[in-house]
Amino acid sequence: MSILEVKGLRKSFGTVKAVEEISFSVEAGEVFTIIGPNGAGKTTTLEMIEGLQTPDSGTVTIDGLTWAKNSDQIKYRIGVQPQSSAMFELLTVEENLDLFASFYPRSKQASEVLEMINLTNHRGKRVKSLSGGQRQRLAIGLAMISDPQIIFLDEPTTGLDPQARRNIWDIVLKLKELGKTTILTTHYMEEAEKLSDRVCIVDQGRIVSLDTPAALIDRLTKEREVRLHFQDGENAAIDTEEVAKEMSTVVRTAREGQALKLWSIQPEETLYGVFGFTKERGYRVEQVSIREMSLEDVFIAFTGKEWRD
Ligand SMILES: Nc1ncnc2c1ncn2[C@@H]1O[C@H](COP(=O)(O)OP(=O)(O)OP(=O)(O)O)[C@@H](O)[C@H]1O
Repeated sequence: MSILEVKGLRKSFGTVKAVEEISFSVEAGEVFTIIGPNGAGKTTTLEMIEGLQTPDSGTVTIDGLTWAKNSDQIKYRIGVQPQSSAMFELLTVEENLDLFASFYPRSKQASEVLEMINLTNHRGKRVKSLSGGQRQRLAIGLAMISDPQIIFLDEPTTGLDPQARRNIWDIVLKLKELGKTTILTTHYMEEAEKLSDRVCIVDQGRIVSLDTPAALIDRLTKEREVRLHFQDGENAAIDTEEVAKEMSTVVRTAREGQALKLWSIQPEETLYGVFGFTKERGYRVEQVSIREMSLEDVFIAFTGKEWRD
């Protein structure tokens, strides 16, 4: 049985449809990542699962339990990384952990969590004097103090420098080793690719794609992006795009000024065809390149939006 099942979730705020139709299930021990552009509905989805928002319709089942019937039992099974404003600034790292531990009948030892989040040496520091990365590690520590089965991390690495980000990745990997389930949202594609068992791409309140990072990339790896830059002005690119659109090997095209991008399932064939045409017309191509696909391309292909870091 899945540890988390989400079926037909919907939520509107006035006329804004934040979540239109979200359904997925997560197996125990998975790192499941939700990515999507600004305002896609990631936080609203997470908050409905966490019991912080009531869905307009749809169901959330956690370890076979529902918020309506078993809210107390669910609370002991999940850990939610608090916003940093929920921490006690004047208390030390360890005092914050002890205080959060006291909210639960059963919890981990603060020393064990300090070790996991690599803050043992800073246990006596007041929260207000922590760096951004240390603060985020403490937030994750607070989410895991009750030893929950599922941990929710909403953009835990946003705004952190690369090293601090990697320190958070280490914690997520340790949680996985312990058999915990992690539901993550992120703005960093590299992070989604490295950490996740499965990635769910959300756009405008709906899932546009859900699979393992490798499978998502694989779906597009048959395609390559062929870039051409013309010397003879925009018309050469416009004419070539028209011809390329009719080629059976070309999946999509995009043009900006003299630059033309073609997504092809057989780049060589496409180039033969393109060069046949440009030679006949006497158009000069000054740059040609063929690019491999990444998870970022998958995102753009499914949402039609450029990725922002
Ligand atoms: N409490 C609220 N009242 C009104 N509108 C809201 C509320 N919460 C979210 N929204 C709107 O719902 C949509 C989805 O928001 P949500 O925060 O879930 O997106 P997100 O994917 O988490 O975005 P981001 O990456 O910017 O955090 C947005 O248009 C947002 O403005």
